[in-house]
Amino acid sequence: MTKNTPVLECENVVKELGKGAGKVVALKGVNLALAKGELTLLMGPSGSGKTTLLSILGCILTPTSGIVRVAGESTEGKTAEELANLRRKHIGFIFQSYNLFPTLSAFENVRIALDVIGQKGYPAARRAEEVLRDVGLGHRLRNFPSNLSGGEQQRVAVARAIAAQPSVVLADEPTAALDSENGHAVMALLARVAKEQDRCVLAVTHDPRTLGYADRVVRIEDGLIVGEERRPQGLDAPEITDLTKRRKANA
Ligand SMILES: Nc1ncnc2c1ncn2[C@@H]1O[C@H](COP(=O)(O)OP(=O)(O)OP(=O)(O)O)[C@@H](O)[C@H]1O
Repeated sequence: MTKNTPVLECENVVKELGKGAGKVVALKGVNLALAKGELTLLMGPSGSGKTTLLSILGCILTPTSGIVRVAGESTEGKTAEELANLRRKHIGFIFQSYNLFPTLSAFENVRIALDVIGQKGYPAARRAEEVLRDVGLGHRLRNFPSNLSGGEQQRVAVARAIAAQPSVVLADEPTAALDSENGHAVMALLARVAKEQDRCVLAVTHDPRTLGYADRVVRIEDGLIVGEERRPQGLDAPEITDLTKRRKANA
């Protein structure tokens, strides 16, 4: 993989869902290439195929036809286990509803994600702590999800997604359950995750508050990419600076 190879891409991806009379062509030939160091938003009306595309790029669903490449590696012909390995190695996921284990602390939620990929013991514990400090939660390591705000829970979810250093982070409506301040904080964090850590971050969203953080906005309608715009961003955006300050204060 050369420096300019897209870290995540799909070519002519078609996806049929359902059967018989209920069959829907959710994606009708999607081409998309995503680079490192960028936060891309995928926006479009309800039912346009956003979640289907995110699931295909994340190797959760396989396309009916077309090609997906993760870190330069084609997913074509791979078994479910090989796809799971590709996913574990390269992709971190963030969901609207955080999906944290309610009976585990913030620290344990992150550490268990490392455990699943074979990183155990002291190095994993140290990494879990480091990444939680990095998202501004150094003072909340032992808190359970029920004792964290929605924004803090989502930041634990971001920490969990990036703990194993994936080259790609996929987020499905990451701000939908958050109030304004927390929505901004999480988007600032995702922008930083993309830029400072040279990752490809793709977020499906309906939320107009997210626009100011994006490098690129891709629009999908009725299973097809219908347009995109570039939005030059810098780490000097006020919210990002604020978050960085807060993170340092929490460390
Ligand atoms: N399991 C399924 N069987 C049949 N059709 C499905 C299935 N899942 C989704 N669809 C259809 O595929 C199309 C794309 O759905 P998808 O969930 O990807 O859209 P979306 O843009 O994420 O929508 P939303 O913003 O409402 O979450 C829709 O028409 C949806 O009804």
